[in-house]
Amino acid sequence: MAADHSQHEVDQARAEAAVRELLIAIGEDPDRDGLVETPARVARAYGEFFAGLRLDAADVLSKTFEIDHEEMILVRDIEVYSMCEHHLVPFHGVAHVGYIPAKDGRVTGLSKLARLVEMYARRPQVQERLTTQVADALCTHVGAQGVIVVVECEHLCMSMRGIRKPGSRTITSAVRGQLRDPATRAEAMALLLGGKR
Ligand SMILES: Nc1nc2c(ncn2[C@@H]2O[C@H](COP(=O)(O)OP(=O)(O)OP(=O)(O)O)[C@@H](O)[C@H]2O)c(=O)[nH]1
Ligand SMILES: [Zn+2]
Repeated sequence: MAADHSQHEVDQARAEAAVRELLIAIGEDPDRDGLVETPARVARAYGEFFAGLRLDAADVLSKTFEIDHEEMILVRDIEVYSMCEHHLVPFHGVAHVGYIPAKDGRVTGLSKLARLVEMYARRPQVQERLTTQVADALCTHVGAQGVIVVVECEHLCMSMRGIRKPGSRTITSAVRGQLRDPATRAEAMALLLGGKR
């Protein structure tokens, strides 16, 4: 069963105790000078890395504006820092988010697209889920008639350990509604890649 994180702040004391145990497990001395404050620092950092567990898409997207725009809106190169849920090491890169507003022409603020990416990135994640969650939230909470989300990241679990292939990038996409139409999708991809390649 999925944990309910909605009311749950990071348990600092528990996180600190766990980090102390990890340091002992790797053969370190958690009481040596340089490490004395490390459990508390890591616990605070984890609070930041996973702050998205305590946020909700409905809140991020609660405000819309009536600007009567029914064409595509696309924000490109939103920086992504997330944590792979398999190894708890980072994956990072960029997200591109585009949508066609609801029929009534109401739009969300541009920054909210980046906030949405940030909210889902700051959770234990896999890149595929991050991508689909952003797309689905825009359909559900903004009533978008079409959505395209492309995420391109390097996973440190593939770079600094395991298969050790630094520089390899994983690209995932989620396409919804009118953007499934080949012509509209091609227009979105052209805007999205915007002369970069
Ligand atoms: N689909 C998907 N896989 C991911 C993501 N992040 C990491 N992984 C993969 O998760 C898999 C976990 O595989 P396991 O065999 O259980 O773990 P492992 O022995 O540490 O695997 P290796 O990384 O191959 O050494 C690895 O293939 C990772 O590359 C992601 O965002 N999406
Ligand atoms: Zn991983």
